[in-house]
Amino acid sequence: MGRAAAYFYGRLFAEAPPLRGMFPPAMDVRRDRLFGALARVVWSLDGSGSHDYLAQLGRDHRKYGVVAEHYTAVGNALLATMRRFAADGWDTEVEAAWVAGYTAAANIMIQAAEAHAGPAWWPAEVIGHERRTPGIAVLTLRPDPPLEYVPGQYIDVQTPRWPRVWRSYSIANAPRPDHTLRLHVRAIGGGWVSSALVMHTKIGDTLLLGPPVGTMAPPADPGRDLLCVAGGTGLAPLKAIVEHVIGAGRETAVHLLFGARTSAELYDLPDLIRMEAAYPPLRVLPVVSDEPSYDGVRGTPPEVLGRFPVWADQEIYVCGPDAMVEETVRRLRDDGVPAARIHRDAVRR
Ligand SMILES: NC(=O)C1=CN([C@@H]2O[C@H](COP(=O)(O)OP(=O)(O)OC[C@H]3O[C@@H](n4cnc5c(N)ncnc54)[C@H](O)[C@@H]3O)[C@@H](O)[C@H]2O)C=CC1
Repeated sequence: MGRAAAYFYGRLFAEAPPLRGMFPPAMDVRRDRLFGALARVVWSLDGSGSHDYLAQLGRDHRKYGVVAEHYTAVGNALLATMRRFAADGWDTEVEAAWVAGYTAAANIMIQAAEAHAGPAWWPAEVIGHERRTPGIAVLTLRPDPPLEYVPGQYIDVQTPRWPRVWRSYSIANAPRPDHTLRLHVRAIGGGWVSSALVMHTKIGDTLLLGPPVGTMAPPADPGRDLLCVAGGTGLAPLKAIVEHVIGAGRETAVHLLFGARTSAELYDLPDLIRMEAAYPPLRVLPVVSDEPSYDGVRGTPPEVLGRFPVWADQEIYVCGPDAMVEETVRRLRDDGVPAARIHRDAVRR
């Protein structure tokens, strides 16, 4: 992957030098991200359910300044890379099929981008910045023009400190009349953009936001109760969904399990307790996994979930570290919860 990606970018910038300006000065930051997305495009050319993904990718790439001609340069560089790194099975027939598939995929992306009338990106003023722990901040942003989204979706964010580097964060609130958005950001281990957002961003700064993406959305069946299982800052999209459900005014019962490693990391608990007080059908259960002296419920979210009777009737949302999400979903499935009632985001980062 490393050598193939380096070869691909070498070819791409040789063929179309102006494209170099669309990438971060330090290429390793985004290199594997774009190459990973392209790899997914290439392997999804069997047409199975890839149309929506490609259309979204095309719309999303407008924020990089991508236009139709660039797809030819990318296609040529990818083809050269495939020829060089593919195993023995690569021949003229495979190549012809691949070119046809890439052209079809590029056309979907180009058409989706051209058909999309909204902005490619939004400037957003930072109007709130709360350091909840040394490594976690909650930012409040005001995009102008307003950015419309579905609770549960996420956006790419760029800070002036790292031009052309985008990182994804979930929007942590349901749409508000004043169009402000909240982000929950953890700096530690989170890379350059997260560190800049937590440590070096102030009220009055301007960030750039990409279009909202992601498939997580509030329940289609408003009659069902809700179970949300959040790990760390994975709370963000679930809080947006809970706010939306509360706002719908149907008195839906909601259980929100909020897991952290230590009690100090329960960074949004005061706010969740306020929500609980204002909306009695909401039950917030904080759980802590790595602090033996904690006198509340201890364990990881999937462990704690296993201590309850089966969650047979709820619509279930899970978000957090990948391993936590996998383990939670596995346990729920083992308990007989149908896959269709378990929601997690399919495409991320
Ligand atoms: N900031 C955001 O907007 C969003 C973040 N995320 C993801 O959520 C995650 C949050 O990470 P942190 O806050 O650093 O979480 P963390 O590492 O502090 O852990 C949070 C919770 O997950 C549990 N956990 C961790 N590893 C586990 C495992 N292997 N098995 C079972 N439970 C486990 C912990 O016990 C704790 O309860 C990140 O992976 C992030 O990518 C997802 C969506 C949105």
